[in-house]
Amino acid sequence: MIYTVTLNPSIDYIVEVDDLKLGDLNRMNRDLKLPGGKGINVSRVLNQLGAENTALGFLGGFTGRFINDKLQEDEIQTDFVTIADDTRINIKLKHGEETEINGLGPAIRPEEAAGLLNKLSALQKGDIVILSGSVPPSLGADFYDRLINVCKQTSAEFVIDTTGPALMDALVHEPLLVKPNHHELAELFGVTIDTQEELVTYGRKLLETGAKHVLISMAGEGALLITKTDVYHASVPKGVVKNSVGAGDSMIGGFVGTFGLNEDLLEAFRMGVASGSATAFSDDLATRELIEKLRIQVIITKL
Ligand SMILES: Nc1ncnc2c1ncn2[C@@H]1O[C@H](COP(=O)(O)OP(=O)(O)OP(=O)(O)O)[C@@H](O)[C@H]1O
Ligand SMILES: O=P(O)(O)OC[C@@]1(O)O[C@H](CO)[C@@H](O)[C@@H]1O
Repeated sequence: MIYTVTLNPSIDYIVEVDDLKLGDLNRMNRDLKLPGGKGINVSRVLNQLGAENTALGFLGGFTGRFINDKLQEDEIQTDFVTIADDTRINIKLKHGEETEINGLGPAIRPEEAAGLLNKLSALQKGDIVILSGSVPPSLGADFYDRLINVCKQTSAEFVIDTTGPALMDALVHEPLLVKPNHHELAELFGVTIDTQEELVTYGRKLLETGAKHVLISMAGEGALLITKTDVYHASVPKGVVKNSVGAGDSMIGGFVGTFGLNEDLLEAFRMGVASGSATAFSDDLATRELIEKLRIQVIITKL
């Protein structure tokens, strides 16, 4: 079974204005409320692909109920810990460019945190746990460490999609997959990366530290898959970009959902890229129909 963990879910409130005037009254052309948070996005894409999964994490208040209802409507399995505080609302402002304002996240009480750890203690060998997104400050910076320890104790595989020290600390525990984008990879090592060779060099360092597979996404510029033995490049399909929010999560969903079937790495890479692009070309997240259509446009080359 695949599990996603979203410690800090959100309602993504997508607001479109023609011309943003700061310090003035702006009126929306269009708005949309979506269940959000990185792990929840991964679950929604896994669901499109027919990959059985359960979404875990913390949900609370009217915002939490909205998210839960939306996931139920899509028949996504959930097992969230209910918290007393309200789940956050993240603003995604489209005004020619995309400006995001993400909330810090609710207060999580110690007994609520313990509730999630307890749910994860039922994991089994063969399970894959996808840990994605920010950690609400009240949980403490080491909360991913605690979740990873439970994965190790239960012999479940884990994927981690976060940045900075939390990602670096996770590597020694041998995640099945990490997926920094090219900017995050450079930041992680405090360097500037200008060439594909440099991307591969730094991507390999993540493998040497413990990651089993490394995906490096470069938005519209393609993606790299680095394994212990090989490096592959994928082209990305061409299309009109409508929304980049959740493209990275969709890529993880496409990759893990496919890899979980028969461990076919290159097919997982292809589906990961197609899923990321299908989201980039949609108002909401990728649909199975568009993923399948884009899949055949992805060209993978061994470097
Ligand atoms: N402009 C684009 N054209 C085509 N595909 C895209 C584009 N932007 C993103 N994608 C697809 O989505 C994948 C992930 O994109 P990106 O590198 O932006 O990840 P990310 O930075 O983690 O995304 P996010 O915006 O969700 O944080 C890419 O590998 C690609 O398949
Ligand atoms: O604040 P975090 O947890 O880093 O990111 C949260 C978030 O921006 O990530 C998703 C897109 O990847 C959105 O659904 C959500 O609003």
